[in-house]
Parts: sequence; structure tokens; C-alpha cells
Amino acid sequence: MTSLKNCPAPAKLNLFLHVNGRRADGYHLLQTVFQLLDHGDTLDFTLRDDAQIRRVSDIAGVPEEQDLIVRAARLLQAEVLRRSGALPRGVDIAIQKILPMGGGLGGGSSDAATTLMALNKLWNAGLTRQQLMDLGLPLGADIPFFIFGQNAFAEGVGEALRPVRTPTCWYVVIEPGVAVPTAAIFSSGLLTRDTPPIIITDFSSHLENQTDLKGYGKNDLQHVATSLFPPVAEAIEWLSAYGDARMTGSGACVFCAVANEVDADAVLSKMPNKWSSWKAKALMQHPLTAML
Ligand SMILES: C[C@](O)(CO)[C@H](O)COP(=O)(O)OP(=O)(O)OC[C@H]1O[C@@H](n2ccc(N)nc2=O)[C@H](O)[C@@H]1O
Ligand SMILES: Nc1ncnc2c1ncn2[C@@H]1O[C@H](COP(=O)(O)OP(=O)(O)OP(=O)(O)O)[C@@H](O)[C@H]1O
Repeated sequence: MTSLKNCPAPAKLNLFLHVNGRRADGYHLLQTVFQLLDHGDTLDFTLRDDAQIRRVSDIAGVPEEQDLIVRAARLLQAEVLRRSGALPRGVDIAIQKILPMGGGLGGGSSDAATTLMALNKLWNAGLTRQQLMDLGLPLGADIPFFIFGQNAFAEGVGEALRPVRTPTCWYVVIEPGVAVPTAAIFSSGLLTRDTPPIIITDFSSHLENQTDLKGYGKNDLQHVATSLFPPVAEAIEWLSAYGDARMTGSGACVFCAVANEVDADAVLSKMPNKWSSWKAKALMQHPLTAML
């Protein structure tokens, strides 16, 4: 095999996100439920005759050398050399990017996770899922989740993951048109860091008892992002007419659950055209798993 084409890098939502504390190194202790969506970027990997890792598509605002895709591929290439003594062939990586940056959808992390999983296969590197998760974590807090490959209850800085059942619904997502820098939200004086820890069964029993699609918990980063970025507040206010609208990750995107595609289309048909918006089905598994 010398290429892998049309590899999906799905978006995630944080169905809730609680900030429970802060570590000595400044990173925050979180509890969150990650939900995979059938909407995301697509990557193609083609082996080269030399050892170079090249991104062959432009991503506005992200130089090739800083791209998480390129950095993830180089990290794995060096790890394979360290383990086997042989340098894997280089690779050309093309990306069709549709996920907004600074959107809270985990786009950069998902691209990097797809890169690690696809190259592990193309290079016959044989790393386990856990080894790939450990390799990816220093590049981005959400990378281990995407490699985990199932909806998850996450703790720690997002790396302690357990599978969790989530609703089989659809989501309407609004991109409010601003990029929210994650570090600025976490370092804000407005952020509260003392939400009491929950146990995973609190979330599961909420799902079993619910009669509507009202979500569990809250997003502690939301009031910080809405204070600093008014378009996020405006999108939440508009979408709240159709359900329990909230922000994903550190923003900027906002979402609400709807029962099915028809209901999603009904909300989208009323959407003000100043916003990009879309619908997505809740996935139960990472779509790349079935391809590898
Ligand atoms: C908030 C989430 O979107 C939840 O899914 C992610 O944890 C953020 O993941 P990300 O965008 O990949 O963020 P990273 O690149 O890992 O971190 C960006 C910055 O956010 C802050 N940060 C991030 C994660 C975390 N648990 N605590 C933090 O304080 C740190 O200042 C860090 O330098
Ligand atoms: N392949 C990539 N795609 C997107 N962003 C990248 C990529 N490589 C590096 N970056 C950098 O990472 C930053 C965060 O992008 P990303 O799309 O992961 O944000 P996000 O959706 O807010 O993520 P999160 O939900 O993890 O907070 C971008 O502003 C960009 O500078």
C-alpha cells in the first residue's frame, strides 16, 4: 500500500465542559463528554521516494512547519526510526479543510490524530492505540480522544478517557465568525475553576431519565468566551429558541441537539445568513476505524 485517500478527520463537540481545578503547570483539570460528528476535514496520504514530510495543500494562517499534521507525522517518523532503526519513507499530505480554526471543534487535533493513525498503517509501524495517544498528547489536548475513537467521558487535561453512551441525535452548529484563542480563555480572570467533580454515572443516568434533549451540566468556558467575543453570545441567544444551545470547547462554535435531520433542516432554514451553519449526525465511532 502506497497511499491512503479520503481519510476523515471528524469534528468533536464538548457536550458539557467543567473546569475543576488547575495543575501546578497552569493546565486545567477538566471533566467533559466528547461527541464525534459526521462533519469534518478529509486528508490524503501518498508515500514519497525520499524521507520528506510535505503538506501539499495551503491552510490560510498556518505555515507548513507549524501545522499539527506535519508535526504529528514527523513525530511518528522519528519514533519509528527510534524503535526500528529504519527511517520510514516521506509522505505528501493533502487536506480538504472545512473545520474553522479556533472553533472549539478540535479541527487541528483531529487532523493530527488522523495523520498518526493513517501513517501508523501506511508505514506498518505497529504502534498500539495507547502508544499513538501518548505520542499525540503533547501536540494537543484533544488528540488522544480522536485516536481513542469512541465518544468519551474525559478527565485530567482530557487524556483520561472512558467510553460513554451518548444520544443518537443530530446537532445544528453555528460558526459565529470569530476565532477564539484557547489559551486566552483559560488564562482569563473571569474563569471559575471550582466546579465540583461529577461521576460518570451522573451523566449516564441523566440520559436514561431525560424526556427532552436538554443537555447535562454546562460549559464553564462559555461565560468567559461570550464576555470577550460578543458574536458567540449572539449565536447562543439565537439558537436558544430551538433548544439547549451552548458552546463547544473554548468556542467559538455553538450547538444544540435536535431529534433528527428534518428538525435540523427546519432550524437551518431560519438561520440568519451572516453565520455559517450546518447539521451533523452524532457518530458512535471514529469513521477512520472502519477504513484501517
Ligand atoms: C478546551 C478543549 O477544547 C476541550 O476539548 C481542549 O482541551 C483544548 O485543546 P487544544 O485547543 O488542543 O488546546 P492545547 O493546544 O492543548 O492548549 C492550548 C492552551 O490552552 C490552555 N489549556 C488547555 C487545555 C487544558 N486542559 N488546560 C489549559 O489551560 C493552555 O494554556 C494551553 O497552552
Ligand atoms: N492542521 C491544522 N488545522 C487547524 N489548525 C491548526 C493546524 N495546525 C496548527 N493549527 C493551529 O492550531 C490552532 C487551533 O486550531 P483548532 O482548529 O484545533 O482549534 P479549535 O477548534 O479551537 O480546537 P479545540 O477544540 O481543541 O480548542 C489554530 O489557530 C492554528 O494556529
